Amino acid sequence: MPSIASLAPFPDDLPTHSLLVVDYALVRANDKSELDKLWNAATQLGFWYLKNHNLHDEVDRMFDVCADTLDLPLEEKMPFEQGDDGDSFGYKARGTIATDKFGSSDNVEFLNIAQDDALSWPRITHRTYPPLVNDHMEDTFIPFVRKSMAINFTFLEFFEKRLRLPPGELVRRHAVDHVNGGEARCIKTPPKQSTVALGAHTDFGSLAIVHNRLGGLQVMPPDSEEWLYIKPIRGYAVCNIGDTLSIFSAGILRSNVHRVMPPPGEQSHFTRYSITFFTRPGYDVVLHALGEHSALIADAVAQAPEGQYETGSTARDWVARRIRNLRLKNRKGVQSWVASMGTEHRGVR
Ligand SMILES: O=C(O)CCC(=O)C(=O)O
Ligand SMILES: [Fe+2]
Repeated sequence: MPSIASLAPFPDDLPTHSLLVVDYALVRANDKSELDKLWNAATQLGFWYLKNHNLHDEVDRMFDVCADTLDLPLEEKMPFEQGDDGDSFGYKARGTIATDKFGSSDNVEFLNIAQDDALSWPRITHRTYPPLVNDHMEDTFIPFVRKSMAINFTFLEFFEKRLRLPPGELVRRHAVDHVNGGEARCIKTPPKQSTVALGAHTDFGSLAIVHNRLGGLQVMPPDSEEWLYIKPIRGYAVCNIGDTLSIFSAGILRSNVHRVMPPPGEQSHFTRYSITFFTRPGYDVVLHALGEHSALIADAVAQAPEGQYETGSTARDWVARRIRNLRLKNRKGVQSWVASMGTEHRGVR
């Protein structure tokens, strides 16, 4: 993989969206104005830059091991393909999922390593992975997963307080001793592409921490039709809220739509790798707004259309159904795209 220094810079003439910069060290220190900033970011756009996250070594190792693994010949990766049944963990081959309602195919391959499999290693909780992943479970995946989890649990504890939920009410829905959908993801986009890499989506789970060296990630801000790049900044991660946190909080925490385009300008000559960590609820957690535990959330429910935050689904079924509907092999027209967005129970945004 080329060194970071040899990559082309992000073009300076493109429309970007500035994000609030949250300092993780200040969040840990309970700094009031930093926590206010985090709350504003999480409720307004649902995206923020995170600095001082202290994940640099772990992320560098992830970039190296993930590039080596995704650069393997296809026949060495295909035995680990996630398939069409809605499984998230394992390898996702290029061109297997839709990027829009017309069924255009994606441009990326990725590898999802379950948080549960990293934590129970060498015992398998969900599935097996390519030998190269196994070889680096201890020096790369486990430290990355553990440190990323610590960050997301700090956020969950804070959101729990600000949402005026009883202590533990949000955290226990993501408890590590329950089988859950949390995962580390490495994405690879080949150079010189012109079509959408990963289509417009909101994240299925609760929280994501994304690490990028090349551009491509874009958000569509609320009340806008325009896609804006999120410029990668060296040493900064990009954090965002996903659908399950939005549902638990009756939309107070915002799960914003985003997509991945091929890297822009001179950066398009390079292969794009990105590393993400997703925190998702326990498989058996029923997804609904926690209005019975918080007057703040109950108020938000009262203002929303009837049933908007009642999915009637467990986290396991919710994620599986959305992934199944994304897979091109399962596609049954536009309704598959709508179902993959997770919005069919509350109307498409
Ligand atoms: O690669 C990126 O920058 C973001 C990926 C993403 O949005 C996702 O995997 O859900
Ligand atoms: Fe995403």
